[in-house]
Formats: sequence, C-alpha cells, structure tokens
Amino acid sequence: MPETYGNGSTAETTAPAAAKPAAAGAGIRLENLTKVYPGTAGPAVDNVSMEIRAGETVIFVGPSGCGKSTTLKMINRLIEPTSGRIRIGDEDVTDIDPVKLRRKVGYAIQASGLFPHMTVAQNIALVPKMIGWSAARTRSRVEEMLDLVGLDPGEFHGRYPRQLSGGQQQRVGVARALAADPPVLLMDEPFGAVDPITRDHLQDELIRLQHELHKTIVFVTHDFDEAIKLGDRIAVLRERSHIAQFDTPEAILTNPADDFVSGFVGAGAALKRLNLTRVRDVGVVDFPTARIDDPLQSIFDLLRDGATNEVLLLDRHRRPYKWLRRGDLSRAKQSLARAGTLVADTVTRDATLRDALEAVLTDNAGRVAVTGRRGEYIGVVDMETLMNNVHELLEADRLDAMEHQHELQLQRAHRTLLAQEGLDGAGGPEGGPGGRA
Ligand SMILES: Nc1ncnc2c1ncn2[C@@H]1O[C@H](COP(=O)(O)OP(=O)(O)OP(=O)(O)O)[C@@H](O)[C@H]1O
Repeated sequence: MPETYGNGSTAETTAPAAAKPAAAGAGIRLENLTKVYPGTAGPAVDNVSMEIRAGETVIFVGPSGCGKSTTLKMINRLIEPTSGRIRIGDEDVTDIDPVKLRRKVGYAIQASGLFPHMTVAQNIALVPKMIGWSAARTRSRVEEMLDLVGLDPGEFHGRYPRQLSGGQQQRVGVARALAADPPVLLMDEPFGAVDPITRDHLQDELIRLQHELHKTIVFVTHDFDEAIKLGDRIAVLRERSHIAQFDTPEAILTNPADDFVSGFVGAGAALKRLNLTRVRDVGVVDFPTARIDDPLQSIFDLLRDGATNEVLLLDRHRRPYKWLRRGDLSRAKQSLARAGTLVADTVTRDATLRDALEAVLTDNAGRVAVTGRRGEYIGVVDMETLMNNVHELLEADRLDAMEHQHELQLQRAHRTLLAQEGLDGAGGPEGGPGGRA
C-alpha cells in the first residue's frame, strides 16, 4: 500500500479540531440581470437568468468582452445591476448593505489583488476585521487559512506580497477570499497571471479545497481546458452574456449545442476528456523509495539485491528528489550528488490525466510521482496505466459515436419503412399503398 499523507494529516482534516465546520455553499439565482454602462449604446449584460446550485463549481467561459466579469461582479455588487435580482440562499441580496454581502461572498482575482503595503496576515484578516471579528478569532483564522492553502503559517504570515512567488500570492488571495468563511466564492481569472505549471498546481489545490469545503464557486476563465478541469458545470456565454450552453463538461464536449459552442470547444475533444479523469481515479501504486540520508550502502543493497532496478530517492521532507537507476550507481562513488535524474515534475491526486501525462513526458522517467499537500511522496502512476486509461476513454467515445450513428440509421430505416407502408402521415413518397404506376 502506498503511504498516504505525512505527519498523519490528511487533506480532509486540515482544520484544527476545535474550529467550527466551514459554512457550506449556498445556491445563487440570477433573475433577468441586466447591466447598461452609462454612456454606452447597448447592455453589456442582457437579461441573464441562471440558477447555480449550492456547493457546485460553475465556470463562465466565452469570448473576450462577452460580459463574463460584469456578470460575476454583479453577484457581489462590485457592479450594480441596472435591473434584475440576485438571490443567495433564501435571501434577496440585490439591495442589502455591501459590507453584509462580503460575509456571504468571497472574491479572488487575477494577480491575487493583495495590498502590497500589508503583510500576508493583514491581507487575510481584512474581511474578518471589517465585519467585526475579535482580534483573537481573526488571528487564529489567519493561521488556519494559511494552513488550508498549503502555506506554513510561521513562515509566511509576516511576509509582504513582494516576498512571495506568483503562485504563493495567488494562494494568499484564495485564503483571503475564504477568510470570513463565505458560502459563495467568486473567482475572476484567478490563475490567469501565473506560469502553466504553477497554474496546474493551483487548480489542483482548488479542487482539493473544494472537496473539503463544498463552497459554491463561480469562476471566470478564458481557458476552456481550465473550465473542463474545474467545473461541475460550464456556462458558455456569447455576447451580452447570453447563455449558449449551460451543462456538464462531459455534455458540452460530447454534445455541443451549436456551432458557437463547438468553436469554443475547439479541436481534439477526445483528448480534452483527459481533463475529466483524475489521478485519484486511476491506479496510484507504491514504488521502491529510499531517503537521501539513508546510508549509501543500504541504497546500493536495495538496487543490487532487490527485485527493482530503480528507486525514487526522497529528500528529508519525504519529497520526491531523484530517480536512481542501478546503472547510476557506478557513477555515485561515495556520494549520490551526481547520480540519478532530478524529479522535474510531480502531480497530486487531484491532477488530471492530462497533467499526469505531461509530467511523465517532462520527467522522461516512464512514470510520475504523486504527492500530498505538502509535496510529500504518496506513490506513482506509470505510463502504462495512463495509456490504458487514454485508450479506454477514446474507445468509449468511439463506441458512443458508433451507437449514435446506429441509432440514426435505425430511425432512418424506420421512417423509410413507414413511408413505404404509407403510414408516415404524408401519404408516402409514392402516394400510398401499392403506389401508382
Ligand atoms: N466600466 C465600463 N464602462 C463601459 N463599458 C464597460 C465597462 N466595463 C466593461 N464594459 C464593457 O462591457 C462589455 C463586457 O465586459 P466584461 O469585462 O464583462 O467582459 P468579459 O467577458 O469579462 O471580457 P474579458 O474576457 O476580456 O475580460 C465589454 O464590451 C466592455 O467593453
């Protein structure tokens, strides 16, 4: 059995035992929402109605300028609607005090939106303070939030945003949005400004968080692959936020409503489906490991005598460090410094098969190491497992397509038969039974 998480902690038990359980999501209902910006000819958002269920992640995608951000910002009234209503849970929030609304709706944006002159802790404490939490409660919440987003509270809480990497800033942005424990989280292209690998990891983190918290998340992105990966449902929007299709990623990929949606899905729908399967759903298996501080001799022995000709070397924090093959030993001499190949990329259990395939190709090791929330080793997924899954997915799609084709043929044959029998209500192509000469 692969070991799961280090230090006995699991992704499901990050909050201190005494903490209140997090507020779960609340449903959102948009009713005939319209926004006309002053001085513009037509509405930027025109009469949009939509129901978002409690606890689901809904992604808005659509071309630039179609009104995604305007629609999103009307939900927390950063932009006041010209007409229409917004309900969160049982409450009509269209006219409530915006400060009260902040308790219900967290907001995370691109490039984290952190205040540069405030420390990480001060940034996260912003909304709890605004809504009148005590200093002690706020302080413990800040620590809890840092831990939740995978940052060591002791190390990070006194830093300033400029002392963080882009990915860390984004994590703090999410911690800040969640600090007052709102049931609804709005995210406006939150990962738009980070590099692709960090972006993948942040997406995985968000999936893990959502497994834990069950918030209602509305997320805007330009990136359809991101939408597939994160969304329970995707709203494909066209101009003025008109809804072209609002459905699950599977349904949109296999059954786009029209040419506009097909155009958005783009080529390679079958491969995009790799974004729908997670590493946790395929076989994560154990792999022989050794620790960097193990005696050299014991690592040699493991490779020489054992059934394996490769081990994964872990660092002092049990994080994957190097792939070490038997042949590498001849170069090792008295130290492992020059031996083996550095682990370039890892995935978490929430990563998609697509991420995992990419990581296998990057690492060129035939497998990818799977890690927990602090980067610790859990197991590996190998190329063969990945390829089998890809094959099964493509095969399932092919069968679906064949079935669909077969159904169409049956329907056509049925109609022809009815027509021949004169039972199709149109008198048949030849004008009735027996026809006429
Ligand atoms: N403050 C404003 N005043 C006037 N027009 C605006 C304002 N903000 C946005 N718009 C217009 O409203 C329309 C919708 O903008 P919005 O930012 O909601 O689109 P979007 O889909 O989020 O775009 P993008 O993907 O490029 O961020 C655009 O035509 C935009 O030019």
